[in-house]
Amino acid sequence: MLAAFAHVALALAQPLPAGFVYLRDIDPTILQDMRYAAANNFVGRVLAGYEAGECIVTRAVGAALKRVQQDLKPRGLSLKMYDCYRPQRAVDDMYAWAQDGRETEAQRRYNPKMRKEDLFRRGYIARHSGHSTGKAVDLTLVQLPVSKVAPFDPTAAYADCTGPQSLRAPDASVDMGTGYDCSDEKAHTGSKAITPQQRTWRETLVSAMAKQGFVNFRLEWWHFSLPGPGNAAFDFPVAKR
Ligand SMILES: C[C@@H](N)C(=O)N[C@H](C)C(=O)O
Ligand SMILES: [Zn+2]
Repeated sequence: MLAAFAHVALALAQPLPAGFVYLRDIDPTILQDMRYAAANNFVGRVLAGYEAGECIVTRAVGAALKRVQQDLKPRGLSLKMYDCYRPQRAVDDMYAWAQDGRETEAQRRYNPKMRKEDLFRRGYIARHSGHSTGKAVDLTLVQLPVSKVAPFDPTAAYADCTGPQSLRAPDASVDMGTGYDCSDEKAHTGSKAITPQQRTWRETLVSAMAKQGFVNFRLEWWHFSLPGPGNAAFDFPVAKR
């Protein structure tokens, strides 16, 4: 009987395409807070193709992230992933959302000074995203041990993503000067509108990532990609590991 169930479970678990790995299998100490697999994101719901909150990356990206984590650990820091491989259908979902003409207060927390229909044109979201190749990641730093924070409350009136960290949606990460996915000049990695401590955190992240070959995207302090072969976009779902 048990053997029969195991057989069914195995039949349901789809293997990843060649070259892709679950980050948890490469380094289970890297924290994961996969925002597009839940409601705590700029769309306010799970995005198409995210069936599980799992970080999937190319094998090369996974190995490089593991080296970054090993470098950070003696400094009492950990990486925390927000997004990894992103199915093309999720990009299409973001695009449809940006064009739907509706904008709620909660969504404006992520783009307080611009309209969502402008986010693709301004470069904050890509129609052909490096995430869909498995070579781009969104991430931040967390001080260890991880501090306890209240769970995300979709009905709460949090400050917008450029506000003080204590008033923004809870995150348990270091204060980078804005929240994740903040479409605003303050989130540009080189922004002058942040404190010296926030600047130090951004520099710590960028230099730890750069040591392993990652390149930061200048409009978003959290977005990095690893240059290398293989630029095809994939559309397999992010499924349970
Ligand atoms: C949407 C944001 N998290 C992001 O990843 N932006 C870049 C530009 C992308 O969509 O590839
Ligand atoms: Zn990104």
